[in-house]
Amino acid sequence: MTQDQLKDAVAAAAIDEIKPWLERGTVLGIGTGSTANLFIDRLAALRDDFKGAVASSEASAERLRGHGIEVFELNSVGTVPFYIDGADEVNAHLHMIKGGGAALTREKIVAACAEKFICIADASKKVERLGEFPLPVEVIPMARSYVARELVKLGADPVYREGVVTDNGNQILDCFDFMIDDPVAIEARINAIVGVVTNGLFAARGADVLLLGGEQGVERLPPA
Ligand SMILES: O=C(CO)[C@H](O)[C@H](O)COP(=O)(O)O
Repeated sequence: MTQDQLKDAVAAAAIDEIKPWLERGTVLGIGTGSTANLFIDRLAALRDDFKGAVASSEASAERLRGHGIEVFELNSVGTVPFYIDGADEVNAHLHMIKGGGAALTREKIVAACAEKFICIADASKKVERLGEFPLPVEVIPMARSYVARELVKLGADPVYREGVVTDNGNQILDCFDFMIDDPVAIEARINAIVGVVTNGLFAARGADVLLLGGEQGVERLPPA
């Protein structure tokens, strides 16, 4: 199977996971990226069974609207029962690195307001230790050099993602060569640097369910 087929298999599994819980008033939290896009495309068939969605990026909001799914402001919704999103890396504790698509801050905000975070990923995303994928850090533009120097002190090799402006008007530093042994501690340590908006470690609030697509089918962690 191709990686896209594995991504579509987990998108389908996520639909099966949430479908029994959908009600007319349900507003879902929706992530960003190619796996989330496949989920959005499948969600379109159910659009009359729930109220709408909160999106973690302008791109996902546009795709949802394109399918006739109403998009709500998070402030008007409060909490969402499910947040469904992909990941760049995920470990056995369901800690993740996210933000390859530069949407990490809004993803973290919507995830924080979700009762259940369902991570959907193909098997290539599962790792023993987080950090081979460069960890994204969203920074206020005027703080970029300062934050980069502080990240070097933590052992990372930060590289400015040139030309990328986040939906919040900020910039991204990608931390290369950063092997992360204690994701909860590193997440908090980076977030404490002045000028950091947030970083792509989702460890303090990891996923609750991982749907992982491999050649043998979709594995659910924890098992149902
Ligand atoms: O965090 C993200 C975007 O900011 C994505 O979830 C992550 O990059 C995975 O993307 P894809 O589903 O395309 O592999």
